[in-house]
Amino acid sequence: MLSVQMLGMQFGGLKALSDVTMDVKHGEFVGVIGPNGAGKTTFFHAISGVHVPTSGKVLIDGAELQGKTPDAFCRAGIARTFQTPRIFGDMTVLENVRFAFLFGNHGASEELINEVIEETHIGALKNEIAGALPPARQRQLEIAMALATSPRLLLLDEVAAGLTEGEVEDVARLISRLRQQYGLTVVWIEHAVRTLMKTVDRVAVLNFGQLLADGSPEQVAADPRVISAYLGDEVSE
Ligand SMILES: Nc1ncnc2c1ncn2[C@@H]1O[C@H](COP(=O)(O)OP(=O)(O)OP(=O)(O)O)[C@@H](O)[C@H]1O
Repeated sequence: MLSVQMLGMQFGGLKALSDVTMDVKHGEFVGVIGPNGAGKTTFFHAISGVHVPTSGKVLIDGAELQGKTPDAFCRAGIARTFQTPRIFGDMTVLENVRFAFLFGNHGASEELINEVIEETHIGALKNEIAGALPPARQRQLEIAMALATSPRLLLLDEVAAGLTEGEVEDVARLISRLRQQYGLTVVWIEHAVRTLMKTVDRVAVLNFGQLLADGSPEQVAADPRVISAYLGDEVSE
């Protein structure tokens, strides 16, 4: 469904992405890992319309989207979360999800809004002010807001950052269940490598803006280039 071809992103003299080529099939669950500054978030920015890539193509079901605005990516069925949750801190959980439905151009039916809130396990918090929620709940809210746009492809940027080990496992289970339930294709950037590796079908490794490896979690974990560039010193979750 997603085809990224020779994607490049340059910031002045810095090549944040160089010739990244990757295909993601319908229904696949792909993890993206790599050291700090490897270009993971830039990759998401370039495949969700936040950045216009310097070179290369981004296709969804064969349609070229590079250079289009974020709402065009949204209409094509792509939703994403951000490293720092982009929720409206002074609005309630319910109001945030209602807003996300409107952004996705779907009528804000209270039934659907409530379904998404329940499915992301924040039903009991729906009248709470979002900015006052603990980090794990804010992550769940951001996932709910992404789901509210009725995506086919969900891009998750470090939704487990700052969470406890138990919460990281919970969020991984939540994503897996939502993926099944809504028939989603998911690409998940995460530093919590151990959890990610046992959750996804496939892992792509970025290093210095290049795709260093792309394969099953077992293949990637055993790849000497990945071990030396990243996994060797990446033991924390
Ligand atoms: N808007 C920008 N302008 C200039 N340089 C940028 C910009 N965005 C990212 N960079 C640089 O591009 C490189 C890749 O950054 P990016 O945030 O994509 O890495 P990352 O793999 O997501 O890192 P982390 O794991 O720390 O989040 C870094 O050197 C970063 O400083």
